[in-house]
Amino acid sequence: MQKVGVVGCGLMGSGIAEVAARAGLDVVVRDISEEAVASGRKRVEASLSRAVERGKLEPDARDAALESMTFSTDLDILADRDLVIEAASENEEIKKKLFAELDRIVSNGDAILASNTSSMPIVRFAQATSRPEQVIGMHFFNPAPVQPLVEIISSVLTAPEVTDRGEAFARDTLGKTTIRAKDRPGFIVNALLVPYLLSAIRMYESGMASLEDIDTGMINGCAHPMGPMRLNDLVGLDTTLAIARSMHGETNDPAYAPPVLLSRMVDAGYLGKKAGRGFYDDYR
Ligand SMILES: CCCCCCCC(=O)CC(=O)SCCNC(=O)CCNC(=O)[C@H](O)C(C)(C)COP(=O)(O)OP(=O)(O)OC[C@H]1O[C@@H](n2cnc3c(N)ncnc32)[C@H](O)[C@@H]1OP(=O)(O)O
Ligand SMILES: NC(=O)C1=CN([C@@H]2O[C@H](COP(=O)(O)OP(=O)(O)OC[C@H]3O[C@@H](n4cnc5c(N)ncnc54)[C@H](O)[C@@H]3O)[C@@H](O)[C@H]2O)C=CC1
Repeated sequence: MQKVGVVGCGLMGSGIAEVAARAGLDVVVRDISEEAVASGRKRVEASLSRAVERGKLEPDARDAALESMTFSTDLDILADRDLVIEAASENEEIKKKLFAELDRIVSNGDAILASNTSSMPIVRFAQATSRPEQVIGMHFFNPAPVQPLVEIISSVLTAPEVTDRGEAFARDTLGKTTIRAKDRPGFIVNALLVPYLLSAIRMYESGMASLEDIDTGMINGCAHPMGPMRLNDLVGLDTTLAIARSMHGETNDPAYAPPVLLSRMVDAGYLGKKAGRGFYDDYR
């Protein structure tokens, strides 16, 4: 699979596109507005330049990666792809519509259509297409150029050979560590991580501890690279809320219920690091 498409170039789509370009692949990226496309491209350029500054990447390799990427608002640009990874906003209706459109547009019958969803049922995206056996979850972690893991999720409709090809691609072509997960809310990692991140918000909301003390506690007590409140900001609070709503909606498990404070933060436009302000206000 040499021709890769990425749908959405927010935090995750831009990171996934960067990973694919650095692996020497031909990458096209589609988002819905010129503004989103421009900021996705800027994010990739900044990340590649930082890698050059840190001596992790040769300037020639940065230039080659940038040259192998095309950014566009045109969905038809994905027509000739061997693999499309959907990384649009965590919204089931948007994703289902995209899968129906990708099914219509992508001409290669062997192409894999993958979703980077954090929490939503892969089978629903598969059912939006006429080729449900070609649809898998390919779940990267934030920041995608840094985190080694990709969860490979097959739905009850996925052909085993497609799961194998998707896993081989993530492992051998992209150099990621892969694990296989069932098509269940949150797969493996988020089924464990989401209750923890939401508990931290509840702890802060209840006044039991300050933001800083919650984060300092988990960094220094458990050797986490960052505390849960910073991590919520890194993920994006709109995405965090959408994940919680999706997982709680499907399971009714109170561990996944979104705290009221989280909804209020999103209503206020405090979406985390990407918006310049979330639980913390020191991002600008
Ligand atoms: C309740 C619902 C919510 C559920 C949410 C689920 C969302 C999902 O579906 C799944 C997820 O992704 S969960 C999030 C997983 N990510 C984490 O846990 C991040 C934890 N933090 C870290 O790894 C480091 O603090 C981190 C890498 C971020 C920063 O590390 P440092 O503090 O050491 O900072 P640096 O020294 O600047 O960076 C270390 C190396 O990483 C590179 N880097 C940092 N940010 C980057 C970025 N955004 N893009 C590309 N590269 C980046 C940095 O260049 C440096 O590289 P090296 O010089 O090669 O080491
Ligand atoms: N933020 C995180 O830490 C992680 C997020 N994810 C998942 O990745 C996906 C994307 O999340 P983020 O990049 O964080 O969100 P984001 O909010 O940074 O970016 C989403 C992008 O999707 C675009 N978009 C919306 N509708 C579209 C459409 N019809 N066609 C093309 N682009 C469209 C938006 O314009 C935006 O640029 C979500 O499914 C999320 O759950 C997965 C792993 C980690």
